Amino acid sequence: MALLEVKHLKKNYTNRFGGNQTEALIDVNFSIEEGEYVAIMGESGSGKTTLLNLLASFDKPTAGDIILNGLSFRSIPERNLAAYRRENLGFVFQDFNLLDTLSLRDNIYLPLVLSGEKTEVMKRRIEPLVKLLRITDILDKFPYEVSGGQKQRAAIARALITEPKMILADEPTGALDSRASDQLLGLFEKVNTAGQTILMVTHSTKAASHADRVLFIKDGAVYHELYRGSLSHEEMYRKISDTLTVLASGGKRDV
Ligand SMILES: Nc1ncnc2c1ncn2[C@@H]1O[C@H](COP(=O)(O)OP(=O)(O)OP(=O)(O)O)[C@@H](O)[C@H]1O
Repeated sequence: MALLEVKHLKKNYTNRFGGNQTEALIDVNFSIEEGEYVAIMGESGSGKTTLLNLLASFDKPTAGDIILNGLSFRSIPERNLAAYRRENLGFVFQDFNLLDTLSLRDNIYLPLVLSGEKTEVMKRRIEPLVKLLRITDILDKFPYEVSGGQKQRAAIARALITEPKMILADEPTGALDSRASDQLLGLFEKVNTAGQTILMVTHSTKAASHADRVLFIKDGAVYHELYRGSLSHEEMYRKISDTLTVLASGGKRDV
């Protein structure tokens, strides 16, 4: 059974007077197996953020269904959605989304505090994570006292500490310089190799070249997908660039 199934997903936005519909997603279908590392690419306005917001259950689809870990989002009562999201998904955003009034340690603990976890569990979970992410020595600092790369690593620790079924990452390298981006991509690979499923939306060909599979969205649907197979990062990079060129020139499906 796939970990995530997206079936005939459709999202229309209407303006506040009920007219002028934008068809952001028309018919999106794909599934993700446990342990996969998938990147989603597409031109600006192709519907990537819309898709991510639906997967995160921040917004509701116009039609279609999302099934995570065997459970349809439709079947989860509104009041249980936040808890379901916290238990199953970890989020990594471009702008880190850390709270400036909390130390990195407390930022990382936050989702467990919200779900009422015991202090011993929090302490036990944070240790190996911050060691892996190399932020053990700066846990008492505040977000404004550390670098962008360190903030992003703390955000990854916060996403992983709940032991989520899936990480949803929105442009995770977007605010990082190239060295910090490389480090983040190395870390994503490491946690993925350890079994963590990752779904990452990105504009960066380099970031996408690290994934096992890349889905390309165009005109509100999945237009094409590329599998890494045994390709190196460089070979995958070239294939993605070629696909993006065809996409930008309005080329045909299944390049
Ligand atoms: N809240 C909204 N109300 C109306 N239209 C919207 C809304 N959010 C997005 N759209 C429209 O839906 C389409 C898809 O937007 P979306 O933000 O999902 O694209 P994207 O691929 O994430 O773009 P980018 O790469 O620039 O972030 C666009 O035409 C956009 O203008």
